[in-house]
This record gives sequence, structure tokens and C-alpha cells, in this order.
Amino acid sequence: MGQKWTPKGKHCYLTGASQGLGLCAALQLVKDGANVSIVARDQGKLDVALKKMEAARVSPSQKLAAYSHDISTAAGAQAALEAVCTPFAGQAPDAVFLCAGNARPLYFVEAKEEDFKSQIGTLYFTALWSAWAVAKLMVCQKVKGKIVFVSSTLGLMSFVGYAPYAPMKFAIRGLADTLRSEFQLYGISVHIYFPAGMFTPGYEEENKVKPAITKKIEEQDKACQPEEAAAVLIKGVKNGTYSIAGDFNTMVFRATTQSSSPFGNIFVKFAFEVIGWFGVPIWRWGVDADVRKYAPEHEAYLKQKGFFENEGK
Ligand SMILES: NC(=O)C1=CN([C@@H]2O[C@H](COP(=O)(O)OP(=O)(O)OC[C@H]3O[C@@H](n4cnc5c(N)ncnc54)[C@H](OP(=O)(O)O)[C@@H]3O)[C@@H](O)[C@H]2O)C=CC1
Ligand SMILES: CCCCCCCCCCCCCCCC(=O)[C@@H](N)CO
Repeated sequence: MGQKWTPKGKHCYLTGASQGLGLCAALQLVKDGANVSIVARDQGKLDVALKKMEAARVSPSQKLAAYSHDISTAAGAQAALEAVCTPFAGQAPDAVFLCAGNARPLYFVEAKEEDFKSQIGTLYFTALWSAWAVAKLMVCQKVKGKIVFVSSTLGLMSFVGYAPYAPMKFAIRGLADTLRSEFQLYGISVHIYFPAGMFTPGYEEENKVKPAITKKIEEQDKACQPEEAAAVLIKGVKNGTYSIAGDFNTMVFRATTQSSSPFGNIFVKFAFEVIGWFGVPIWRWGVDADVRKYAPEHEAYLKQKGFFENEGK
């Protein structure tokens, strides 16, 4: 409390940082003078990312590294953490940013078993297993570090198309709320970030499969550049903010779904809550009407895809 956290000279570990939000956050931490380790799967993208980090370094003594691991399993997350800690003599990182994730927006009845499983893996398990491995190491070594989760506006509300995705972002919030409480036992601080849309490579990918009605609803959310989103995230962590959000809509949904987590200034929270009491139902009436109006077009779409002949299989 009071004093700001400074990344300079600290070891920051970011998952999912070969592109998008994670890479932008990594670059900002490099510019702040931190030692930065990143993990993702694709080696080619990691090589490019590491070059960008090297170009951003502010001191020759900064340790910058990139490792390829699939962290959607407990063993993968453990192996990644061990690799990341090796240049630091096995010492736990000072701050961990859990940015790995991707989105596969699909209609629930059209999604395959693998679609759900893969979203559980890339969204929830990447966060859970890394947080678990890191926390155990921090507790053993008495490192009073930081663990930063990345949820989404869709961790506070949801709508058509996000059945494989939003529940995982809600789950991350449940985990972060629990650990914020529990890790006071060790002096480890927990943060959670709720970004709205960001123009990242992942966003472009998800838009290739995103249902038209989902796209239409999302038009009301102006996506931002990931650099901007990363700046909001890092500022929140530096300030010691538990629940971090950078845009109006997210702040409204957060204020109306606060649960037991800390909310910062009570007057600000109250103002957003009042806006939400009226704004959210009005928004929902409009969206629900759009969804119902879309039903005939959706039925035609399912028919054209042969959904009915295959009995949904
Ligand atoms: N973009 C947006 O509009 C929004 C995004 N978010 C969330 O923010 C986070 C970052 O999103 P964004 O930057 O758009 O995502 P991107 O898809 O652009 O980048 C995701 C990163 O995660 C890595 N990754 C994915 N799965 C794994 C895995 N199993 N093991 C290791 N690394 C993995 C990817 O690399 P590789 O595939 O090579 O492993 C990549 O580096 C995600 O959690 C996302 O859900 C939240 C709200 C909005
Ligand atoms: C008063 C209330 C007004 C409300 C207007 C709300 C508009 C809808 C907001 C939807 C935003 C979704 C962003 C998250 C995207 C995401 O996480 C995925 N795309 C993953 O990458």
C-alpha cells in the first residue's frame, strides 16, 4: 500500500507473450528495466518477440529470454517455470503475468467436444497450472511476489457465441478472488485484468470463426491497441490495484457484479453501479431483441450446414 511497485531489476515472467497483449506488456517491462522471460509454444514467433525485446532493452545487464512450452498441462507449466528460473539460480520470479489464451467463439450446439476441451486448456489450465507452480515456489522461497491473471470483459458478462470461452474467464476470476484472499498468508499479491477487445493476432484469428450475431453485438465495444491495454495492465499492477480495467463498459459490468472482491474508490464504484442499474438492462433489451430477430437467419444457417440431417452430431 502507498508505495508503488517498480519493475526495474525485477524478474518478470509472462506467459503467452510471443504476441498480442503479453508481448506488449513484456516490451513495456523491458523498457522499465526489468529482467523479462516469456513463454509460448511457437518457436518462430518467440524468436521474433525476443528480437523486439532485445531492441527495447535499456541496460546490457538485463536478462531477456524466451522459451517454448505448452503450459496447458501441469507438467508443461512446471517445465516452463523451471526453464525460466534457471538463469536466476532457481529463484522464483518477482512477478508473473498469465496472458496465455485464445478465443474460439462458436454456437454451443455446433461446437465439438474438442472445442470446449481446448478452450479449458488454453484459457483456464494455462493460468491455473502456472499460478500453482509459481505459488508453491514463491511460498517455499518466501518470495513476496505478484501473480497477475488475465480475464476479460467476458469474465463479468456474456452473450451468444461465447459458451466455450466466457465460462473460462469467469473461472479465472473465481481463482483470482480465492487466491487474493489466501495469498495474504504469504505476502503474495494477486491481480486480475479485465480487458475489452484488443486488436491482436489472436483477435484476428477469432474473428474468422466468430458468429455474425456475436460480431454485431461486439460492435458496441471499440477494440483498442494492445499497447494501450498493456499500459493499463502494468499501471494497475504498479499501483497495487487488485481488479484492473481500462474501459467504461467493463467498469460498468464490473461494478454491477462486484461479488466479494475489492473495488477501489467506493464513490467511483457507486457511480458505475448506478449507470449499470439502468444501462445494463437497456443494453440487454436491445441485444436480446437482436438475437431473437436473428433466429430465422440462424436456422437457415444451420440448415445450410446440414446440422438437422446429422442430428447435431
Ligand atoms: N484480444 C482480445 O480482444 C481480448 C483478449 N483477452 C485475453 O487476453 C489474453 C491475450 O490475448 P491476445 O493477446 O489477444 O492473444 P493472442 O492469441 O494474440 O496471443 C496469445 C498468446 O498465448 C500463447 N499461448 C496460447 N496457448 C498457449 C499454451 N497452451 N501454452 C503456451 N502459450 C500459449 C500464444 O502463443 P502460441 O500459440 O505460440 O503458444 C500467444 O503468445 C488472452 O488470455 C485473451 O483471452 C481478453 C479480452 C479481449
Ligand atoms: C452500459 C452498458 C453498455 C454496454 C455495451 C457493451 C458492449 C459489449 C461488450 C462486449 C465486449 C467483449 C470484449 C471482450 C472480448 C474477448 O474477450 C474476446 N474477443 C476474446 O479475445
